[in-house]
Amino acid sequence: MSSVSKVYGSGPGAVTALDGVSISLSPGTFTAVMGPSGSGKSTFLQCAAGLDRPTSGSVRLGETELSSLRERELTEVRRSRVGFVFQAYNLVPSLTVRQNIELPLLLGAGATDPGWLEHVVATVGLADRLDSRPSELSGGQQQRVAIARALITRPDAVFADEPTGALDTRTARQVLGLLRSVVDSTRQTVLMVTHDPLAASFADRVVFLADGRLAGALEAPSPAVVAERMTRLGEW
Ligand SMILES: Nc1ncnc2c1ncn2[C@@H]1O[C@H](COP(=O)(O)OP(=O)(O)OP(=O)(O)O)[C@@H](O)[C@H]1O
Repeated sequence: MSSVSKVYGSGPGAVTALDGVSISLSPGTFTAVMGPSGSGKSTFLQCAAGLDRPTSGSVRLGETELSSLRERELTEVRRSRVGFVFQAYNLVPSLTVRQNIELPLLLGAGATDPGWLEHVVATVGLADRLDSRPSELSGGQQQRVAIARALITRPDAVFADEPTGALDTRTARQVLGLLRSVVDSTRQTVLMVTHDPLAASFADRVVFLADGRLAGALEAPSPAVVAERMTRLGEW
């Protein structure tokens, strides 16, 4: 994205959530976004993913310039070219695990490729739970279903907003290890917003936001160095 700004509201009450952010994510890499509360992380993710339109600036996904797309085309991009993972798993309770994973395809993103489905299901370790309902699964398992659902369309990028926010430390590590292995084994591009230095350490790179602006980056981040940098950025 290039010179992206996002202003909510207008007049004296307007809030500048992003202020001229330029960044590019290399394909096949795992990037974490950190910053104090209100620094613009979620807004950044939503603009990068085409869930929200910036007030100014340009966002490109692969070769596609998102700002020039009509609403219908943008919906199509969201459906078939990006995957999402949220803190709340957002699974459909009445559907089985298999149906939840295939949901983007059922909603029109394309036909199921049985080989890819099998690969994704095996990667997230759910082959023996395909006929279960989400309520029969643990939180970590439910998040793994959500990750499989995000991968099923072979998206250009997966966007994750606090994907381990609702999980205990051990389960969180498993889910983060899964995201890491997905990046390594399928060259998937992942962008993850997190507050947690340990979660960020699974990424190749951490970018920091403060007051809607980029405030530095760390390559091959260790939890201790990330924590130290966050302390210097202010509150958590
Ligand atoms: N829909 C909205 N309408 C008005 N202001 C908004 C809206 N969404 C976000 N903001 C404001 O934009 C700024 C950035 O919000 P954002 O949610 O991107 O920050 P964040 O870094 O993700 O915060 P947190 O870590 O607390 O989730 C904040 O000041 C927030 O109040």
